Amino acid sequence: MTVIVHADRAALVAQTADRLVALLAELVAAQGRATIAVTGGSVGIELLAELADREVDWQRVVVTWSDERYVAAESPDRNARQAREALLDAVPIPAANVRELPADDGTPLAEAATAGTALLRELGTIDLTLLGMGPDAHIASLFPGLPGVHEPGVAVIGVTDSPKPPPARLSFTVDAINASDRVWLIVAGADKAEAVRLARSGAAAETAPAGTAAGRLETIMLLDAEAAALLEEDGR
Ligand SMILES: O=C(O)[C@H](O)[C@@H](O)[C@H](O)[C@H](O)COP(=O)(O)O
Repeated sequence: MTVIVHADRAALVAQTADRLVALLAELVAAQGRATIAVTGGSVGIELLAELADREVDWQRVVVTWSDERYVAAESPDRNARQAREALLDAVPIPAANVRELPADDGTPLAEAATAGTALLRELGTIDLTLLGMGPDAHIASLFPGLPGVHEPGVAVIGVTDSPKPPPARLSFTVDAINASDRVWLIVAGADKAEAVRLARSGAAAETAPAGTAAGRLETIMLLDAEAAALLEEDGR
């Protein structure tokens, strides 16, 4: 895992947006399209907002989510709604290219998770999975001690007791995250410093799910200086 430290949160968001714009251009030029899984959380949404006025060939970008809150489609808690308000409604991305994980329409969570797994299978290779990280070293909706951190053979799981509200969620499993070509964790704030240290320490997946993230081609932890504060220079 490569660690890149930025001066502050604003620099982290702006420079990660630059990095993402460059990757999207590279992928579109090389393979005609780019498939990315975006994330929720404050930093994840700030990153999306930062992309709104950048030069991206949105016609060739497919967007899905590495996790989603299992609430009604119009709920302000939906990562997809927040992403549409921050970015997707402002750019010419075809509606068919925006592939949301299921919203709660009364379908049991387990069935929604199965549909999420089918969506992921249909999308094929995810070129980049973006992740935030909680102060407990959770990624997506994979929380320490909860089942599903390692759910073999399943791409999307249902989570019913998320300690981060709302409690019901859909999430990529570790296997699904690590089937992505690239995984970028974007983490800011002093409250994340201990989780960053733990994730970099080789702690078990059940203790620090963030430490298990490993893209097939690339894994980068993108930090601001506050989140990196407990890393030894050589741990970066
Ligand atoms: O749906 C979610 O809540 C997110 O996917 C979650 O994994 C988030 O990325 C982290 O909790 C970090 O959130 P912050 O960036 O707001 O700290």
